[in-house]
Amino acid sequence: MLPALYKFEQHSNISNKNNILMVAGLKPLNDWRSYTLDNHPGLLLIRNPFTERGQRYWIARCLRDYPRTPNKVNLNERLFPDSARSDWWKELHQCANIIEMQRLKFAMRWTTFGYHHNWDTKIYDESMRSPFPTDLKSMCIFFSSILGFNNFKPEAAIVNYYPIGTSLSGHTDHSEPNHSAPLFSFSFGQTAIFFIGGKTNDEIPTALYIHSGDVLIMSDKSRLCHHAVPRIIKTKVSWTSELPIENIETEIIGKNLLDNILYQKVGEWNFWKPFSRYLDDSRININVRQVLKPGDSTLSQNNTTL
Ligand SMILES: O=C(O)CCC(=O)C(=O)O
Ligand SMILES: [Fe+2]
Repeated sequence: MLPALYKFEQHSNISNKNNILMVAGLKPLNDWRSYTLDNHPGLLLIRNPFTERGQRYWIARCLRDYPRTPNKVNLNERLFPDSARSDWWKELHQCANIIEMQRLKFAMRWTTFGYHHNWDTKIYDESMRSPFPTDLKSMCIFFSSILGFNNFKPEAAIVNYYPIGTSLSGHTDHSEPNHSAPLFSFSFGQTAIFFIGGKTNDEIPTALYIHSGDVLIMSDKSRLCHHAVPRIIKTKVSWTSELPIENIETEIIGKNLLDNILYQKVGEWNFWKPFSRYLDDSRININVRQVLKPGDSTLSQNNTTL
C-alpha cells in the first residue's frame, strides 16, 4: 500500500516560558521551524534546530562515546572481541585490515543506556541500567520544556546506527510503563524515509523525510503509533569544512554539562574527519524515552508492561 500524502501545519507553540538556559549548539528559538501533521495528532517535527557544530557534537558523542562500557551494544560476543564490544569506535580505528574494519563498521546497529531496552522480553529491569549522559539529559529537558512537556525525565535511550541499505521494521514503542510522556528522536547524517501509521497495523502510514538535525517528537495520540524506517537515502551533506573557533560562555557550557573540549574539537578538520567519513554512508538516530510513571523512582513488578 502506498503511504498517505500529508499536510504540514506550522507549529508555533515553542517558547522559553521557564527561562531555561539555552543548550549550546542550537539555533536561536526564533529560527526554529516546527510542524504538526493534521492526520497525526501528537506528532511534532522540528526541522534541524542545530547549528553545524551542535550536530557534529552529538554525532561525535554517538560514535566515540556512547557505544562504550557500561552501555550495551548489539555486537555479538561470538563474533567480536571484548575490546570491540567495550569501545567500538576505538577498535574501529585500530583495525589494520580494511575488510575487518568494514565488518566492524557495519555491524554496529545500536547502543542503549539509562534503562537498557530488552529486545527479547521488551521488559525494563531495575538492575539493567547504566548512567544516562548528563549532556543528553540536559538537551532533552531543554526540548521538553520549550514544548511544554514540563516534567519529562529522560531515562532510557537507544542510539540506532543505520548504514545505507539497512532499515527498521514497523513497531510500536510500548515497553515503557509511562505511555503519557513524549518520545524524543534526534537524527543525524543521511536522510531517512520514516513511516508513521496509526495504533493498529491496518492504517496507511504517512511517509516523511527525516533529514540531518531533525527532531521528531511522538506525544499524546501518536506516542503508541506504529512506525518504521524503510529506507536510508544517500543525500549530499557537506561535513567537510573547518569550523571557525566558537567560544561558548563558560557559564552555559558548565550548566549544560556539554563536553566543552569535544565541542571545540569537532570544528577541527583533522579531528572531525573520521566522523565525517562514517556519516558519508550512515544515519544515526537517538531515541529517548521516559520509563517511570510520575512520582515513581524505581520500576516495580506492577508497572512493568509488555
Ligand atoms: O530511527 C528512527 O528514526 C526511529 C527509531 C525507532 O523507532 C526506535 O528506536 O524505536
Ligand atoms: Fe520506535
